[in-house]
Amino acid sequence: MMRPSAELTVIRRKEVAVAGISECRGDKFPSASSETAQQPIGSTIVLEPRHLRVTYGRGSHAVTAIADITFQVCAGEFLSIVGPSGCGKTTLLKSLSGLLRPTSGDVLVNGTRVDTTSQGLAMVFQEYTRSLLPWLSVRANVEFPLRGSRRTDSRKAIEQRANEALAEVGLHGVGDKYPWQLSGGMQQRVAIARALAFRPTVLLMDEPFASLDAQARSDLEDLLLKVHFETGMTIVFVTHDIDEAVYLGDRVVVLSHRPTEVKASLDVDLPRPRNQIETKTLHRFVELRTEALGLVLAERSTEAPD
Ligand SMILES: Nc1ncnc2c1ncn2[C@@H]1O[C@H](COP(=O)(O)OP(=O)(O)OP(=O)(O)O)[C@@H](O)[C@H]1O
Repeated sequence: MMRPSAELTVIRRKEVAVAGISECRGDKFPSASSETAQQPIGSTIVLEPRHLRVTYGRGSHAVTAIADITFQVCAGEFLSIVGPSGCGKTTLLKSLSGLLRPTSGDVLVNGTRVDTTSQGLAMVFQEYTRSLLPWLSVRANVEFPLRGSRRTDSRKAIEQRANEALAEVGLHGVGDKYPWQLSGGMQQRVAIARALAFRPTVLLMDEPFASLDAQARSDLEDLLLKVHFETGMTIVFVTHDIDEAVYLGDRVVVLSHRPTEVKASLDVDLPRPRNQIETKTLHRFVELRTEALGLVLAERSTEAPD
């Protein structure tokens, strides 16, 4: 793990990011102490949608989900994305992952154009029951994408990677069980372990905790913060929950109504490590969630009719 730094600086990128020209400048956010400082956000751009546009269907049935989206995600950044219902959040993530080919525009990962699904990106979906294979053990589910990829790791190395990923999400010792023998929260942990084992450049998450009860949800939010801290992984996290977006993120991108574009980008200058009670009662947390909520509600009220 990288040594924490005592240098603490906050650089607001709101103005440039809204214009779609965000910069990665190795920003560091304040921490409670130098011993618990988060890893700095790197100066490298790892993910960059450029003038992304997505239209479903043709002619009179055409639905434009994404109008024109450009932003940049820096190495190690935790980027939350919020927006009104149906604005195009899932469409955006599918385009970023390579699952969906945009109508126009590009997605760059480490400067290279994405045109397949296997370029260092892993995705975790809301519906864990549909993404895990019920006839495979938990460990085999985690190993599945590693075996399917063109990687040359030995069987033993793959098994070790799966066991490490399961331990990382607090599921040590359940590898031989089947997904249906676990609670919903544990099944979503398996889905996260599967993504972590792949060691993606960017982890894309589409409302991963939306189907869970409140307790499991807050446990998994904290688990994700721990994984982000320990691995320094870049995470793009879509959610309907504004509090969750602010609590987890280094930055919150607010999308407009459909056809969507970037409405605002808010830097979350809250100290880390974060805590469900202490962080959420900070004056700054309340300010940020109020600002983000106001932006989303304003978009709902100006929504264009179909
Ligand atoms: N396969 C498809 N064919 C046609 N239209 C689609 C398709 N998928 C999504 N859409 C439309 O594109 C728009 C954006 O959908 P999308 O699911 O990306 O929004 P969302 O913000 O993720 O929604 P939610 O808030 O409900 O999660 C919606 O109007 C939706 O009906």
